[in-house]
Amino acid sequence: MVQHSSKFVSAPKSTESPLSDAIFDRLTGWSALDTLPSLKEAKPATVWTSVLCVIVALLIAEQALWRSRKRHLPGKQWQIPIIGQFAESLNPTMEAYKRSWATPLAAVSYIVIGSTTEYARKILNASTFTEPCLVKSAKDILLPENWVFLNGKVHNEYRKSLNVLFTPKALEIYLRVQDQIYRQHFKQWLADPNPNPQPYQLKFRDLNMMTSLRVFCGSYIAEEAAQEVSDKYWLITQALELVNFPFAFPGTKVWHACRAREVAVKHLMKAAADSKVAMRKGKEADCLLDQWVEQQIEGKVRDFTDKEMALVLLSFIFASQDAMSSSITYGFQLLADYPDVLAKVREEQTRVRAGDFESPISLAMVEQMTYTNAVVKEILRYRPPVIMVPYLAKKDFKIDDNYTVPKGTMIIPSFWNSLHDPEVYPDPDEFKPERFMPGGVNSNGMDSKNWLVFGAGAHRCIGVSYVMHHMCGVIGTAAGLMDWTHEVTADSEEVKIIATIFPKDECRLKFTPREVEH
Ligand code: HEM
Repeated sequence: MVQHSSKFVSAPKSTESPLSDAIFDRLTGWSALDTLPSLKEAKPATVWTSVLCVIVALLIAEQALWRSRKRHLPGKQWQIPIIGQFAESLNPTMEAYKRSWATPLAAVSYIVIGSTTEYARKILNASTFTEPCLVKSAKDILLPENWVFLNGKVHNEYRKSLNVLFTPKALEIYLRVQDQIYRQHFKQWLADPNPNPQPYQLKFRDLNMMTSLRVFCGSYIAEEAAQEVSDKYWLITQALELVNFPFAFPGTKVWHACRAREVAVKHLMKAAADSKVAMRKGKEADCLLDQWVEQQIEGKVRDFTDKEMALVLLSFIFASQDAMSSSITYGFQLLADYPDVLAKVREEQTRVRAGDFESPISLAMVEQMTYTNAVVKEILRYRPPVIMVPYLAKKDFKIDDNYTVPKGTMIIPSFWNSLHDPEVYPDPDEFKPERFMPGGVNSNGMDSKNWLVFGAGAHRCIGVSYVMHHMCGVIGTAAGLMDWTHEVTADSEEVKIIATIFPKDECRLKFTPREVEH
């Protein structure tokens, strides 16, 4: 969600929290001035002096309020006024984040950050006290009625009815679609006449976007419409950045994103309506919409309107796009940098597919790809796409004996330390897929407490199996069909944070057809 962003829920809900609302009202001074009718008759100079005094008083009150909330937690005593909550996010760096993860519980820019597995799990699992929170613009863009804004019992109920979209039968259908799409993209990469490595991050984004659209909508969405949704979706990603003007005034990023959403929802609703017609005529399900309609026709889930279905698809794209792009980018980079790992992936792929890389893969094959699965897990551990997910304390939340997170405070579980804990993952900064192989240190799910790549609790990622299949399929098939070289630059190991994480140089690769030895 994270995105995204930082995932799916990618950012502080600054102006929505009671704390921020109160501060915002008071800092803008409207409510304060309304309560001072005598100011209306005063001379301009007196008015300005009074206004200034009110502002200074409110700024001091803001700092004092924060210090009383922060109590003994490590972190700066003074914050940048008003925009403090966003200040650290203007130019986020891994170094700054790592500093904030150095203590188990810290206070940074009006936000409380929990950096150990214990605190992260507590935050994610305390659904009575905490809930995911989004940037203010998210409701404008994804629409307030979107299920991603649900919490508690009603969220659980809604989510249960979506589980039918990720059954083994459904995942098998998706795998066939995924296979077709990534092969088309491989052909385009191989056809690039430029002999030099090029940045591939955005090309990986295209691959993921097209795969999602075809898996979700099959052929109900025309080629041009799919391209339009993919292009426009970029406007949505930009408007959900951490720091953005939050109101949808014409010309702003949020306004453009709302227009983009209108286009996307129009196409997605039409796809849902077309699927209903086709499935009622007895068509065989070949995409997620069909699978969903089939379950509705059979009475296994309630009927969903075209708009509800479109908004669920929108939420899936929103929740997955950046994270999938991050993991595929690091997947290709790491396999190029670790040729011994790539060689083992190839060996396994050749065995599982009996040397036939032209035929599509099946679920049974993916299940036999023990080493490729271990590689995918290690990619996700070593470079977790979602490093943290913002939550909000909806009540006073006693996180341990010494600290209660006050109601209205943003509280962020961060995952990096859990996934790089040397006690659980020896040599955590080394890329070692073998740790997840049978007999390896992390086989048998011994690390399951620390495995927070997909979050935990009621909002844990719904797309986990789909992600694992997609990554095994893309990486495994690419390994069989192509060679690729990685131009290592000074920035390849530097991490750029655009909600999720990417190599700073955008992963410069050159693909060539694989010379297979017979
Ligand atoms: C590498 C890829 C992905 C990663 C790392 C990832 C990670 C996450 C994380 C960390 C969360 C928040 C969990 C929490 O709050 O405990 C989340 C939520 C979610 N993800 Fe994913 N995700 C990925 C791909 C996907 C895909 C492909 C889909 C859809 C098909 C998806 C759909 C969702 C949804 C709908 C939620 C919100 C669930 C809820 O609120 O009940 N994600 N994901």
